[in-house]
Amino acid sequence: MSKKKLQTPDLSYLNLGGNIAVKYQLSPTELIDDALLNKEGTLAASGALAVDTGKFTGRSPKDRFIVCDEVTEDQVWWGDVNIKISPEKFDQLFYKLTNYLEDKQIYVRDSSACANPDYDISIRVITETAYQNLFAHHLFIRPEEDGLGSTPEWTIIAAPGFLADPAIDGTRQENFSIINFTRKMILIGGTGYTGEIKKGIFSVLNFILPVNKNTLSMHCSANVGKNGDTAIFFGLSGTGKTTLSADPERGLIGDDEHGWGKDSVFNFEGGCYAKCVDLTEEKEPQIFKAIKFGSLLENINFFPGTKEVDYSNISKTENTRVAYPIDYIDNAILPSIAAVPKNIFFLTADAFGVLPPISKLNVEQAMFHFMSGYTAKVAGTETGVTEPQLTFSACFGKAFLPLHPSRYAALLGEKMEKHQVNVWLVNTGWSGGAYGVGRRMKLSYTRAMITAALNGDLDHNKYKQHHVFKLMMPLNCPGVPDEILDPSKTWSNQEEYFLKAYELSDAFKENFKQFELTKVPKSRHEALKLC
Ligand SMILES: Nc1ncnc2c1ncn2[C@@H]1O[C@H](COP(=O)(O)OP(=O)(O)OP(=O)(O)O)[C@@H](O)[C@H]1O
Ligand SMILES: O=C([O-])CC(=O)C(=O)O
Ligand SMILES: [Mn+2]
Repeated sequence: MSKKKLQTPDLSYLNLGGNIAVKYQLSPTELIDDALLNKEGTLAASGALAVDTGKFTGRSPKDRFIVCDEVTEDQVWWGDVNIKISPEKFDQLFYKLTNYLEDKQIYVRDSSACANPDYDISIRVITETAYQNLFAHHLFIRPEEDGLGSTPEWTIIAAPGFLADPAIDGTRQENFSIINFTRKMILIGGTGYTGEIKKGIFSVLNFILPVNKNTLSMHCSANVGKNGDTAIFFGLSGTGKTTLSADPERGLIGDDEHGWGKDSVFNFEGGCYAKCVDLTEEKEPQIFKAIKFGSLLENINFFPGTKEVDYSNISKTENTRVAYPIDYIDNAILPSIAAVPKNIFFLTADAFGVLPPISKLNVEQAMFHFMSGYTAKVAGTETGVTEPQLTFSACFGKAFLPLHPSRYAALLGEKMEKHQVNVWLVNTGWSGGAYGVGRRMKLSYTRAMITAALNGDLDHNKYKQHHVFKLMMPLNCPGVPDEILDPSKTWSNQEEYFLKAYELSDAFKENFKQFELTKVPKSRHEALKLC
């Protein structure tokens, strides 16, 4: 079938000038050809396009701004996560950025977000490079050809080569990512890291869905069993959302960003963005097989003299990544919608090595852990983080939340009340000692624990309560040695274990003080205080 040439849409609303060369809605193959021609990257032996994203190989949360105006002023939780910038500075940067692009070639792509049509928003992604446009093709939802070209709700412009002048433009440094809810635009400059593009729209949805639709947006992955039972996996970067949601026994809904509507869980995205560090076919077969012609590898290294990727080489960054459309995973569900969840997993990569590998939470504990959002930030995804750091990131995604965390926590609380949901805390981090002494939990054990929880194998199990965290730990679990289920048993020195456990527990309590409990029913306050 010959492909008809799509007409370039009207871009006059962007004032890009008459000299701009527009490449509209190129196919992945065309984008890959262009990327090679532009010397943006090379093809790996697997056929995937491998690029370097430049100075930035992770997001830069300190350079993420929201325009403060009448739409946002009273709604947004301003501070060091949501940094204010004025509409005037935005307009000035927009003018400079469009001038910068004026005599260049740009890639324009129309797409959308939200697999559930009740929430769908149209998005135009304009990029300076072909590989960024390939990323947009993979990560956003790919539209039918008819209906293409009309002016979208949201426009993203991403130009790695454009640098802001902090003294004049009101940015912190040359790179920036700015969201304007009134003009419905995201401007990204000075960085070629593609994560900024997806997390820009995620931040937008984290505002629109709760505010306009009373719908919970979530930094989580989701999959569904053969009986239609949905599981969602919350967790910060690197805790295992992508890895654990790719399960040959379950259909994949999505790996990172979802909404929980009235009667469904739905993916915001059309693809996955997986970490590649130490990837092997044996440990992560589905992800490994998704790396083929079409996929976009970022910041990897080849074995010398070859085009074979050395996934253990992280000399450019720990945060090596691959982006691919969701249907590169065999059992992906399209459109990516499922029933409301039966099981919720909170994933944490505990670098203290003191949290149990799996424990079952009551409603108060679930709210406590959701609001706490504990993990050790693993190196790479954010610039400047080079080894695991104790992190509390509310709702497991504070960096992407324009509203106060209590808004999301209240929505989750309501949903947990309404639907019978099992909530589990899973430590995908360290065991047998803290970071540096212990080891990362074996992936095969974590998978076995999750499978057991999903299959109901932990329902009639005996549990014991953790002395410090009060979490209920199963005494046994198919496929997992009993002795690792109680983390204290994996440490050679009990005193050291409990000292560390109390240290973490104190950090939890200290962090939780920031939350006023106004949005939480009074009946839960006492129980929450005991968490
Ligand atoms: N026990 C374990 N459970 C889960 N992942 C593990 C475990 N041990 C090691 N890992 C590794 O940790 C990483 C988890 O990364 P993953 O891509 O799943 O993160 P993510 O939660 O999807 O993060 P992001 O939001 O940044 O995409 C993978 O590289 C995986 O191989
Ligand atoms: O956004 C990124 O760059 C990758 C990601 O999913 C995260 O950090 O949560
Ligand atoms: Mn993520």
